[in-house]
Amino acid sequence: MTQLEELLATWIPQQRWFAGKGLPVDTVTVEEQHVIIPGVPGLRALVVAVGQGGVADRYQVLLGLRRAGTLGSDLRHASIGSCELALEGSGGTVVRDVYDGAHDPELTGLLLQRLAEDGSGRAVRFRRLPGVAIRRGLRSLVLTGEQSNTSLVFDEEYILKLFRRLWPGHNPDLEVTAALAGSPFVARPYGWIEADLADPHTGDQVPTTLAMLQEYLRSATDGWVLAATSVRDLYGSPEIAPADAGGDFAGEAERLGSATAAVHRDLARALPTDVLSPAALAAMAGAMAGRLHRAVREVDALAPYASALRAAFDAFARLDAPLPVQRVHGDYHLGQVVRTDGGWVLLDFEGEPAVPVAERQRLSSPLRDVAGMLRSFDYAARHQLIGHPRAPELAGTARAWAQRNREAFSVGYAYGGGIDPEKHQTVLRAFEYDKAVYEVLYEARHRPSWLRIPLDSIAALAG
Ligand SMILES: Nc1ncnc2c1ncn2[C@@H]1O[C@H](COP(=O)(O)OP(=O)(O)O)[C@@H](O)[C@H]1O
Ligand SMILES: O=P(O)(O)O[C@H]1O[C@H](CO)[C@@H](O[C@H]2O[C@H](CO)[C@@H](O)[C@H](O)[C@H]2O)[C@H](O)[C@H]1O
Repeated sequence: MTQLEELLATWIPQQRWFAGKGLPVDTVTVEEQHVIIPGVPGLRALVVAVGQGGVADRYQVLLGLRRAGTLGSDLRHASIGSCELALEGSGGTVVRDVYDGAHDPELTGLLLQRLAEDGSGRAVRFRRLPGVAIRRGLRSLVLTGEQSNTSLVFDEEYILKLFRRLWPGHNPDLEVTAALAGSPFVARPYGWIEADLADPHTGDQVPTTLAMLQEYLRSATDGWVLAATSVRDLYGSPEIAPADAGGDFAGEAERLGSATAAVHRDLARALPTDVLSPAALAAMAGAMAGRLHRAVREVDALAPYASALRAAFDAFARLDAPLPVQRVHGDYHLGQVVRTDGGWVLLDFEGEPAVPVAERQRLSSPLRDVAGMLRSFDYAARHQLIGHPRAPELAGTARAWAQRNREAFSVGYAYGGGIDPEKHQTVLRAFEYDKAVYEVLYEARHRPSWLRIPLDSIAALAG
């Protein structure tokens, strides 16, 4: 490994966006090192392959470079280290301080400028959507939070999402958001940054999204934060029924259901749709069972519920009604929706970030998203019970809050023109189980102290 790769081997696994937590890192290889903007050698887009257990995943690192010893205190928190590098034109090696360039507003300002110009470098291309103008000269701040990627907010006007885990091809977030441009339920897209990435199977160079620029919704409050506030309010006075509590969320849940149905309708209009044949249905159920099998291998605590989960997938495989499918959100939960002064807006159409893009682009039932959001109400109700001194006493209140909001969301979804979730229990149950299995793996890898949440839900669902 080069000195830079050695540094990255320590730094990458500590990042929130690193998907391979829990497994040792065997190899780190810088596959590509693009100078993003010709004439600006101190900003590079690295494609770094991280090998774990014989499989390599690729990540994007936006690398800032400074002369050794010149990284200011304002960027110390973003430091990756100091190393020898062979820089083009230097005729040998030089020592540089290297850091996470996403934290350097001088560098990220250049990205915004190039997006505004719709420019093409040699390897990295900047694209602006037709008919939009982008303001330059804004300063960025990195959003903090539980994110799979890294988002930069430019003076509360734009948000630039740097995709961290890279798969060859255009990111579904860009593809879907662009298809829904003009909808009041999505943040307006402005442009994107792309470069070619080799497809590991075919060797072909495929245009791949590195980042996406969108309107920043200033008045937005995260759905998860709103729901959590409602739950906290109720747990403060558990003798009150959720419907009578001051912070009741059911009205919002119902409106969210209707907004979700509207987005599903627009997605079905803008992008392909289909109806699944019995064979395709069985294949989808088989994929669910396969995910369960892999999750049980990694998380023992899931094993006691495996047969109940499999039975739900088998019932789904035997559905005797045709299943309409279309593009969906794919990783739908309360953290993916924001309440603005104009209503609910849906974000992050990337799908499950750990799944290959081709799989995420597959058509599915919109009930998959409904199931995702229903799971999220369960999460919102249960997560404040972790470590709560009165957890056993509050369990019934948690169930009542989740049930009330699940019902309200489903009513809103049907009222907003979506298929009535109440009338499709077999499909809904299979998708809820599948999502909960995904969450078991997600929590085991990223937030082990939250693993109880999906496990307890599975125990209750399967009970
Ligand atoms: N357009 C936007 N306007 C305002 N806030 C946003 C916008 N896009 C994202 N956010 C905030 O950033 C958080 C993370 O964004 P998201 O797209 O879900 O990133 P990731 O793919 O990394 O999970 C969201 O939960 C939301 O709070
Ligand atoms: O938003 P991301 O695309 O990064 O999604 C991933 O992280 C989510 C956690 O932030 C995770 O969602 C799970 O936790 C949420 C609470 O934090 C909860 O509302 C969701 O229902 C639950 O699935 C998501 O699964 C993962 O893909």
